[in-house]
Order: sequence, then C-alpha cells, then structure tokens
Amino acid sequence: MDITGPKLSFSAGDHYDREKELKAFDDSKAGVKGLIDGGMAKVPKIFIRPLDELSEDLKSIQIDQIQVPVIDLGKIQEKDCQERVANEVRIASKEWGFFQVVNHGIPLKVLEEMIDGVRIFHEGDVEVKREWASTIEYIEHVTNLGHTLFELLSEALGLKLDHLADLECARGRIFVCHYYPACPEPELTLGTGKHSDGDFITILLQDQLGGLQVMHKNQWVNVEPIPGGLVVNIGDLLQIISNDKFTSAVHRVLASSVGPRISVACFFMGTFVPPKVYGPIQELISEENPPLYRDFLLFRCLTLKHSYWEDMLSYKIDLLLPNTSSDLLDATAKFIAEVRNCKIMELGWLPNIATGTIVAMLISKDACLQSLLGLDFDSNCQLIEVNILCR
Ligand SMILES: O=C(O)CCC(=O)C(=O)O
Ligand SMILES: [Fe+2]
Repeated sequence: MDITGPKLSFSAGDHYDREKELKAFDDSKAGVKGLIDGGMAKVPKIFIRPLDELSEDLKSIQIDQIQVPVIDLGKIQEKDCQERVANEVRIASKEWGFFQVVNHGIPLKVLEEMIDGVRIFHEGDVEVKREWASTIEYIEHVTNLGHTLFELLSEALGLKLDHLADLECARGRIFVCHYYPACPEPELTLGTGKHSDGDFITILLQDQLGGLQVMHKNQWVNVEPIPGGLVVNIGDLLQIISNDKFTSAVHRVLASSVGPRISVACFFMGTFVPPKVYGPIQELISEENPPLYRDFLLFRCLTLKHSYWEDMLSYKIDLLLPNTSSDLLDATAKFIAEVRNCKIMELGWLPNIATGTIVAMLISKDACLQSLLGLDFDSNCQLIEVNILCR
C-alpha cells in the first residue's frame, strides 16, 4: 500500500473539469485516506457540497432531545416478550425506519475486534489471518441476528414468523467496511451523502465517534453510538414489499475532524439467482390498502461504472413507481437512448426513494451476458438519473 498518498493537483476556481478530477482521484486508487496521508489540508472541490445544501443545513435546527428508538432483544425467547418487542419494532420501522438493538447476543469483544480489524486493514498493518477469523465470527453472528430480526419484522407486519425469510429477504448479504479519515474541513463535505439503502434491511456496526444521522420529521437526528449496540435500518425493498407499512429512511454521515471513524454495514439484498419477483405482500393488501407498488424482478448485482460506485454493488429492478404509466417510462427510455445514441437491449428502473427520482439503466447486450454468466460489470452500463418522477 502506498502510504505517501497520491500526488493529485485539484484545480481551484469556478470552472473545473469535474469528470477529469474524479477520474484522477479514481485512478490514484488511494481513496480519501490516501489524500489525507499525503498531507491534504483542504477538501478538494469534488467533495465540496453544493452551497444551497450547506446553507439549508445551517438553517435547520438540531433536535438533540429526540433519540432513535433503542430496542432490547434480551428476552425475546419468552413468549410475551417477543410480542412486545415485535410491537416496538413495528412502531420504530414505521415511524423512523431506524432503530438500535442492544442485548442482541453478539459479544462486545466480537464487535470491537471487527472495528479494530477494519482499522488495521486500512492502515496497512495487517495480520491477515487473525483478522479473518474475527471477521468470519462477526459475519456468522450478524447472519443469525438477521434471521431474528426478519422474524420480528414478520411478526410486526402481522405475518407468520418465517414469512420474510421464506421470501429470501435474509439472503444475499453484502458487507461494506467504511473507513472515514479525519477531515481537515468537515463543514464543507460529508462522510456519506444522504441516501436510503436499496436493500431489505441493513445491520450497521459503528464505532463510538458518532456522525450518523437519520432524517426524521424533516430534521436530522443523531444516531448516538451505544457501546455494544447495533443500528438496524429498513431499506427501500422492505418499504416496497411492506406496502409502506415500514419506512426506508434517508440518512447520512457527517465528516469530522476527529477520526478515523469506522463502521461496518451488512446489507440484506435478497436473492438474485434465479431472478425473483417481489412486490407488496399479498396479505398486506386489501381494498382499503391497495398495492402502492407494482411487482418487480430483482436481478443479480451490477457493479456500476460510475467512478464512486465502482466497488459498490447495485441491482436492477424492473419496478415502476406508483402513479406512473409504463408508457411514460418507455417513452422516456426511448428518448434517452436517442439522445445518448445508445441502443436499449435491456431496460431497468432503479427507484431512488431518497431523492424521489428514478434512474434508468440502459444496458448493452454484452453487459447482460456478463450478468447471466455471473461476471462483474466494468462498462456497457449507463446510468441516467431522470427527474420526471416523484413519489
Ligand atoms: O457509516 C455509516 O455509519 C453508515 C453508512 C451507510 O449509510 C451505508 O453504508 O449505507
Ligand atoms: Fe446507508
């Protein structure tokens, strides 16, 4: 690992070539940590948040007294207790889309070793075997906790305990380890920009530094670290199949001058092979509660071409958001294809609940073939954000 960091020159001034600078950053392969290690004292322009966003943040008042719900899983083996906990899960998942769990059965030592492992890995001082052993232990524990949570979530929806597991929601786990170095100008940027997760649920381990915030009733609320606690949040897919009984909340991570901050996210993505149809759960649909979403096909992951997303897995959903005619989408896709001069071999729509927009994916034949063969994508896949849809 190059610990001296990249030697990048980021141009100043209003007119700069963002694409070029993003590419220079990507090509360096050293990440933000590389910049910091290289002595960067100012946040490069590519990471500076738009002025209107910054001023909006300054205007918004921070409500410190409200707290993301904390749910004690300690006694869920006892019958009455399971019902009570499922009720807490139901309220938290609807009103917040976020909760923290304590007494979940994962030893504190396993959590701490996982955080340490990520730090050591990123800092290059790796004793690989030891770290792998603790990582595998962590993965096993989180997988089990996922099963418990899907039972509670099923019960919270008034379904039989194994309903969500039967839909294979607990499958397709992706672990992402985040390392946020200390930032010289934290007020100008973000650790992770606002987004909602595109999975069923996410189980997040964060260290004790803080910085994660969730949007609740139009305010950013801190998700305060609890020693030994884990954060759970509802993703877009669970919002959709629960027919909005649960909420996929928008969240972000602030940058900080104190660091590094470490977190480990486990995304429960569902099953892709073979592609599976998902949609609002039948049992939750009635005349008074009509489906808010169409059924959609969940495909396997694509690695997207966009620079920041190179390592990030996304997925293709044949999903049409409510109140949108498929004719409108098809016409839009054709129009985009014409403008971009690309041929539509496959078309997918990726809803972005955070921004209320959709992303059209126009995928060439080669890319589809690669997907079927289970290979990763590098090119041939274009993503275009389309601002015509709002929920
Ligand atoms: O680092 C964190 O605390 C959260 C990261 C996150 O939101 C994500 O990976 O989706
Ligand atoms: Fe997230």
